[in-house]
Amino acid sequence: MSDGTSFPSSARYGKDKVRVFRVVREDIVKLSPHVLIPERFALHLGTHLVSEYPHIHKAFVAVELLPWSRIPVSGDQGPREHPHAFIRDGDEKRIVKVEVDASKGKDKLIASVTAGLSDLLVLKTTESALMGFVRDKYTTLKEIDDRILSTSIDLSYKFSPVEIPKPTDADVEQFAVPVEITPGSVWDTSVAINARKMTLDTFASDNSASIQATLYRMARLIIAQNAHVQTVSYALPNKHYIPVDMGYLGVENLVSAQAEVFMPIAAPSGLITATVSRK
Ligand SMILES: O=c1[nH]c(=O)c2[nH]c(=O)[nH]c2[nH]1
Repeated sequence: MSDGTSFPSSARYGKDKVRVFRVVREDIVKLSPHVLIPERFALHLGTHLVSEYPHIHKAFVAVELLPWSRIPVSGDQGPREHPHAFIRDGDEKRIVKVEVDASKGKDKLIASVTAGLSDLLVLKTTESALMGFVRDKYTTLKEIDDRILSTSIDLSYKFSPVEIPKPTDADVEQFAVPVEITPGSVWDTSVAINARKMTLDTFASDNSASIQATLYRMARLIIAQNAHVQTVSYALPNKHYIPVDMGYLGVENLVSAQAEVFMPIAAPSGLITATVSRK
């Protein structure tokens, strides 16, 4: 994509330039010039549906963008990206959900857009702790000053509602993107890139007091840097890595500063979720 992520980038068709979509309305994929920008594509499709059909007053569109990139191969002139072979590296997805609301009139379209990402798996080997939490008579959890921190990040941010101009052409296919793009608005394609970057930067560089504390820092940054983002939500499962007891070998591996061998465990694990809203 033009936004710097590694998605198939061609705007033209051809054997080397195929786009793979699973959609309800195939025709709009070929017709929309906005197909590679999920927020705009979803707004275009929703706007068309409420404008075309008198009995439809709200359209809900959900788009997932999957990170396929070209396979790097060697060629006569050195390494190159293969023109028509792709690799999908990881489960991360870009997520967009749009509601186009025509219930106040077909010429008063209001859209709500929520965007974000899911299944972004991360891990850091130190600079993560969980100390000084509230204890009661049922608490068995031990304090830990140094641990592996791993999670699969789900992030969504909701923009303030936007007015969408009514299409004026006979086929109601027209969809106008504003000429001036307001920074931090739903039209600004850098919001998604920066939200991902701020999330990863903060995960890596924060000396984490808890998942909750790191989550709050990430969310605050996204709100602070995008004037039209109203709320930011994260869901962060705590993917535990437990030091293995190697005492039977005479090897100390349970003291956090010396632990080097860990076992990933699938359950039980906490799910830390929060929504941070602009005042
Ligand atoms: O950062 C954490 N927050 C928690 O709420 C929690 N609960 C838990 O068992 N481990 C952790 N870690």
